[in-house]
Amino acid sequence: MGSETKRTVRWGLMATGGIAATFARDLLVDPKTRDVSDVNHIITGVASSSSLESAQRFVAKNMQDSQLGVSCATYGSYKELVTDPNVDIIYIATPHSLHFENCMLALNAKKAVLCEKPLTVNAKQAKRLYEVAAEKKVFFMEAVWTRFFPLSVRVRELIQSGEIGDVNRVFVNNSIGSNLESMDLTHRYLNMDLAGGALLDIGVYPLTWLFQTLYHTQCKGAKTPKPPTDISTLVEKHEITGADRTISMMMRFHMPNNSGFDYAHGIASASFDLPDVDDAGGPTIHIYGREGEIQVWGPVHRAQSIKVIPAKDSTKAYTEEYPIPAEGHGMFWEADEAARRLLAGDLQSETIPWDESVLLLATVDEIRKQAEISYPAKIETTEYVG
Ligand SMILES: NC(=O)C1=CN([C@@H]2O[C@H](COP(=O)(O)OP(=O)(O)OC[C@H]3O[C@@H](n4cnc5c(N)ncnc54)[C@H](OP(=O)(O)O)[C@@H]3O)[C@@H](O)[C@H]2O)C=CC1
Ligand SMILES: O=C1OC[C@@H](O)[C@H](O)[C@H]1O
Repeated sequence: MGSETKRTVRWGLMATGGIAATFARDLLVDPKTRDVSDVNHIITGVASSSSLESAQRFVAKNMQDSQLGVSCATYGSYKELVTDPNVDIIYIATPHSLHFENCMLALNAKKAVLCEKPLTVNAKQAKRLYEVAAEKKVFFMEAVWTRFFPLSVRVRELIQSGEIGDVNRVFVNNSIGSNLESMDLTHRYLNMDLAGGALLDIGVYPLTWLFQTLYHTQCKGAKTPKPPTDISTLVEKHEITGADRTISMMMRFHMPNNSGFDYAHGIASASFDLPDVDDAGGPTIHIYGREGEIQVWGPVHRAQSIKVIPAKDSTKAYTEEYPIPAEGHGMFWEADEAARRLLAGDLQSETIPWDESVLLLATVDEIRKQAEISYPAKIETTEYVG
């Protein structure tokens, strides 16, 4: 990276809620603190659907000190943001139910997009968005930040280099210890009009881990992998709203590039209720190969250490730490990737290609069918009226 010229990407933020604030603060962390010298980020637009004042408050609270004299436009509507010529890429941070229409708004205005997870409520919507991005020739990426952590990159490398041999089973536990009983029923975790529930909110992380260890790594091999099969699901739902609160999923992945058994079992669970597990609590992900195990420690969306245990000699186990620098949250790595791809003129990122996002959502569709999780027709639609 050292010899490339640093180039600046101008971001527009759509929405002013919790994750938009975290993302804004990460964007403005000096890239040098994570050894990045080829890209830089500034925020040139912030839009709130509630009011112009809300966008102004957001800028005052989250950005003022770190913008180094760069001015940021504020808008009281998303429509104004997508036509701002000083914005190169839009980060969409609205509830999941709105991702489809918000992405359509931006893509139709020929703006590049980084959209929060889950990309959409169902696979059909994701597919439609990618068609539009291709038609308009604009960069588009699902903001699955976990995939861009150096820790995730390292785990994928270890699998592909054969460090633990053929992988045949992966367990993932994502639990965030929320007190649902104290929550308002309109909260996005519980509200079916906002596509609430554990599967779409935190279940996509365990699925991301299954896909990045058992599918993505196989895509780099000589033979092409097939989608997971034999999916089965268990679910517990909120007594009043029907949002899923704990969901467990099991599926078979086909491992065409394994040298021995050409299957792997992916077993994943997500729970709003069960307690969060930090590093002291033990591994949250176990990746089992014929010659060893990789354990990932800490919350699965932002884990910071791994332990590799050779099967033949566990005294040779080693750990690696991947702390998040500069007191950041860890969202800057996905922003760096989006910026690089945008500047390179690419339409998608190889780390989370469009077809893999769609496949993951098709898996979610099947899990939802089995768990009988349904949302209002108006948020499942692929119709966009503009
Ligand atoms: N990557 C990660 O770690 C995380 C990702 N997320 C994802 O980000 C998205 C947003 O989550 P989060 O920031 O926690 O949510 P918040 O409720 O905190 O913020 C959502 C924002 O969306 C805007 N909005 C527009 N229409 C609506 C509506 N009808 N109801 C509620 N909000 C609306 C509002 O901003 P305004 O009024 O300014 O338009 C609101 O502040 C979700 O899809 C979630 O999955 C969430 C947390 C962590
Ligand atoms: O993406 C997420 O990760 C952390 C959770 O607390 C949050 O609700 C979710 O949206």
